[in-house]
Amino acid sequence: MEITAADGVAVRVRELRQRYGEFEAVAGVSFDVAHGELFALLGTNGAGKTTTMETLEGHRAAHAGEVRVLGRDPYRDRRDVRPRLGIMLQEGGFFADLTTAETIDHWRGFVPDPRPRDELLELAGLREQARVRTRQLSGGQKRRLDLALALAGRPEILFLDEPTTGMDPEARHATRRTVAELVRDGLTVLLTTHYLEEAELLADRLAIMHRGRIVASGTVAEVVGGHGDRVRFRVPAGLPVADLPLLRGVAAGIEVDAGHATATYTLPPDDLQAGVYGLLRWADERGLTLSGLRVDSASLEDVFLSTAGAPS
Ligand SMILES: Nc1ncnc2c1ncn2[C@@H]1O[C@H](COP(=O)(O)OP(=O)(O)OP(=O)(O)O)[C@@H](O)[C@H]1O
Repeated sequence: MEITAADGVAVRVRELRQRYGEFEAVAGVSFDVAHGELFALLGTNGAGKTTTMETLEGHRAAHAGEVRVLGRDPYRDRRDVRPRLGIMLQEGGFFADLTTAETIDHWRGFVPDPRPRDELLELAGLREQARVRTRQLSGGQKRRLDLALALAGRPEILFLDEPTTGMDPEARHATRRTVAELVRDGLTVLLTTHYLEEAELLADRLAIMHRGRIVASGTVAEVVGGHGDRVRFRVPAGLPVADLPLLRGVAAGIEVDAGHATATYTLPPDDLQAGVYGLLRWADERGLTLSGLRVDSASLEDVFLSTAGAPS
């Protein structure tokens, strides 16, 4: 029987809770992932990303809430769901004496209708390492072999838990390109990463987790756009900080670096133009020059630091 998600949603998570003893590692998380979408889970260490991914992979039952993967309960129905998933393990235990090609062939023996070995070597960028024993592969190459194995069974959903950690910049770049191509070809991907630029580059949508909860979610543009724009300039010499204006009701934050004070305002979305106009008029009326004046959108890093990275 062909199993399909009824509503075009590949993954549905509603109010998921997971506990380890008394500790609630996931405290009511909800999100959907559409077919063909790359969804990234970001967050601080211990935020609950891996626990969420493992629940979706069918390793553990939800303590509370609902989880659906390809329309099914991934824990109860794991025998039906699991063959349709590709899971890139954090540390695949390879047989040290098998070559890369032999390892792929060995794995292909476990899955029905596997991808051809050469295609997997190509996808993982390991053609030149086909005859190298796995114990001689570098850390980054081992991770790419993990990726090849995850793709062997032509999965409908690929789970990538920090896939590029430990890779050099070139391997990281190549892996991201491979993942982007797979998504372009229709694969659904769930990704966790500590590299914000990786999420910015690859994710159709993302969620930032902190202490078991989602604290921001949406497309990169939505997450960043909702965070406001920043206006910065050097505080003119001799001007008391207390004399700086309020812009659209927002007071300046002051940072001092190498003896220079910089004023930063984070203005609500849609208030930027009026805020900058007010600032320039204020400076003009006083004959002040605003050196180093810069206007930027918030970056994903700004949002991350202010939502998930805030000291407790
Ligand atoms: N088997 C376990 N027993 C007890 N506590 C656990 C267990 N696994 C995870 N935890 C705790 O649950 C919390 C969430 O862990 P999880 O691995 O899901 O976070 P994460 O967001 O993936 O973190 P990281 O970015 O560090 O990989 C952490 O505080 C962790 O210490």
